[in-house]
Amino acid sequence: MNKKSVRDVEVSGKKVFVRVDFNVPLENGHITDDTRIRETLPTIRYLTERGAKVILASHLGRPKGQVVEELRLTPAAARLSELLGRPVVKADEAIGDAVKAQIAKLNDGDVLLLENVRFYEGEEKNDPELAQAFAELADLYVNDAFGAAHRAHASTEGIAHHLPAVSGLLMEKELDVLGKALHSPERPFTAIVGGSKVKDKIAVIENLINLADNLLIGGGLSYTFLKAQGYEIGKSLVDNDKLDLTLSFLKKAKEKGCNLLLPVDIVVGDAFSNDANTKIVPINEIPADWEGFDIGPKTRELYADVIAKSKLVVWNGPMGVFELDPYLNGTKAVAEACAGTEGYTVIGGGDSAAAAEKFHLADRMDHISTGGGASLEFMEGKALPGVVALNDR
Ligand SMILES: Nc1ncnc2c1ncn2[C@@H]1O[C@H](COP(=O)(O)OP(=O)(O)O)[C@@H](O)[C@H]1O
Ligand SMILES: O=C(OP(=O)(O)O)[C@H](O)COP(=O)(O)O
Repeated sequence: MNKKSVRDVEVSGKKVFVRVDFNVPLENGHITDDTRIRETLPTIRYLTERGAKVILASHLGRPKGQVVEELRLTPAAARLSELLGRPVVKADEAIGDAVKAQIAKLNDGDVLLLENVRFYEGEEKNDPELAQAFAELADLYVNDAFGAAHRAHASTEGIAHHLPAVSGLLMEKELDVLGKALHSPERPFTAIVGGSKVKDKIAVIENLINLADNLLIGGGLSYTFLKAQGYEIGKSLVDNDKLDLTLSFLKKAKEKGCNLLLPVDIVVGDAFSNDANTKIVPINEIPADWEGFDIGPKTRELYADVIAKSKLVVWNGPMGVFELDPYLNGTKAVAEACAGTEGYTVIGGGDSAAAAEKFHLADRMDHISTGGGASLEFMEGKALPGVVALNDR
């Protein structure tokens, strides 16, 4: 990576503002998945062990510039303290004199967590005054919030213009792994794209056609490809204004030598529910009054075979409605194939990461990104504002 990391700068005795992504799922005030907190421990420990005063900042949810009591970061501070085995001071604000006074009391190696930065209107607007107010709290800025790196906000981008700005260890790891996949992939390189809508995945499909040897398409977005080729898709999800676009993807894949595979059979159902009637049909026999909810067994085998022979696999988006029992087998088969392949497997966050967890296969993947939207934008080939703003090496 051509951006400086926390390893490239002196941190001892410094006040370090570390932007993390503690946007974790909460139920009744309890954190149901602390992965994002655990993944920042290497950076926090790196800093505390070297005698830095660590000032953590994060958003949680989308409070839209208002104080929302349920979106305070208090549970995250408690969880972090347990994980670190040391106290974490929790501030009730993210800027201002009271916070400055709390920071002044920190000893070298202490950790403080600021309040939710999205309680301030200026955060999402990338207000320079708010960025300046954050910068006044510290001597150095470290961005470890890969999950929010696609946002140009005051604490992810603006602040980097006011302080020396470097990446944290999680950010560095994410960019290294995803960057290697996109810039110097081991081949055969297989990309798997699923999920619900073509419109959300246009840019990533376009970019991956240029890069991957195999592109496996599944999930709700397959039906737009199938309809464009003239198949009856019944009541399946479709983006009717993207039919020509999907045909152009097929053409482009042929030109580029990318082996773009579509489902050959489908699990259709009569309802979006756990007790739906289902049947398996080849793609030319989808009944007009049924809906496609998953890839079928032949497709599972075909895709698993390609994955098994790959040196690098990047997966974004489920193969079917894996949240429902009748429609989870396609996603499960792809997750199992990813877990079993000798190749290096990268899961692009979001629902694919949730699926890997659901099937207890997460620890058999090589890298599960902490960013859904961020990893998608990265795979689309877009520059991430939170990374661009960091100091060059
Ligand atoms: N055939 C399908 N019909 C309708 N919805 C689908 C189908 N296949 C997958 N989905 C849904 O797509 C959703 C995930 O889509 P998306 O957000 O694009 O994925 P990701 O978060 O991995 O990028 C899942 O909730 C899943 O139920
Ligand atoms: O959870 C996040 O996004 P993700 O679910 O796409 O990974 C990030 O914390 C970004 O949050 P945002 O989409 O409210 O800016």
